[in-house]
Amino acid sequence: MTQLVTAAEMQQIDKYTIDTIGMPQDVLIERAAMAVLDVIGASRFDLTHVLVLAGLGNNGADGVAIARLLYAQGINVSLQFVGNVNRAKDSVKRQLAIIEKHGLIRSEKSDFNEATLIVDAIFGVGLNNVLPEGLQKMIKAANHIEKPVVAVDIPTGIDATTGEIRGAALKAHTTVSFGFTKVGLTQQKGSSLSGNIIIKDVGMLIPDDFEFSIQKKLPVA
Ligand SMILES: NC(=O)C1=CN([C@@H]2O[C@H](COP(=O)(O)OP(=O)(O)OC[C@H]3O[C@@H](n4cnc5c(N)ncnc54)[C@H](O)[C@@H]3O)[C@@H](O)[C@H]2O)[C@@H](O)CC1
Ligand SMILES: [K+]
Repeated sequence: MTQLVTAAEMQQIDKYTIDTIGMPQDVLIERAAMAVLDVIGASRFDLTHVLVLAGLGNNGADGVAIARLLYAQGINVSLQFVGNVNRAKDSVKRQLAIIEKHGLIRSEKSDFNEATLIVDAIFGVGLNNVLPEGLQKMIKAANHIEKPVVAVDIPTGIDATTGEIRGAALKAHTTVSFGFTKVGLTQQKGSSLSGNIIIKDVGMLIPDDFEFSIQKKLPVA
């Protein structure tokens, strides 16, 4: 059974695991990336050219780590940032320092037509507003091309608590979500845009007295 969580609850659990338990954030990011690699490896996607779209927060950090792990397996991967990397969280900057040493170069601009698989690591549970207009346009163009998309944690543009679309949302073939099922994957547009939902344990722990706002648990797919 998998527990349903809101975005705020997920953030509290992440914080507890990192700050109180002492699990380094980069370990969680690496485990999240490895979980996505497991799913990609076990699926029948065409890996001729994987395009990883990364944002400036921890979801983007997962994306950079995913790009590195794919690259290390000899897969042709392009990593494209959405937003100005100078404003990225430190977790992203640490991942970028690592990929430079691996020789993986970031792409400035990517052609969706060339990609055989897109990894969506733009926004995760931290989404708290309507997407910027430029990004909405990009997402609509990507949806139009209908390439298979693997969403990291939750499709970009879906509100993790309500399942509503915040301006636009990148339709996924598969969503690999970490630790718990975000409520937004199960309701409103979130349920139809998330594709196959796979929940992967990445080592998060819950405080003993933690009370989930939704008691219902879902069967594992
Ligand atoms: N907390 C952690 O250390 C971990 C987080 N993980 C990943 O990190 C994700 C959450 O990361 P973050 O909390 O950094 O958040 P996101 O990476 O989802 O978003 C990044 C930041 O963008 C900003 N933002 C939100 N909505 C916006 C909008 N509409 N337009 C412009 N900017 C906007 C917010 O400041 C937000 O913190 C999870 O979904 C998961 O993929 C995992 O790597 C496991 C460890
Ligand atoms: K995402």
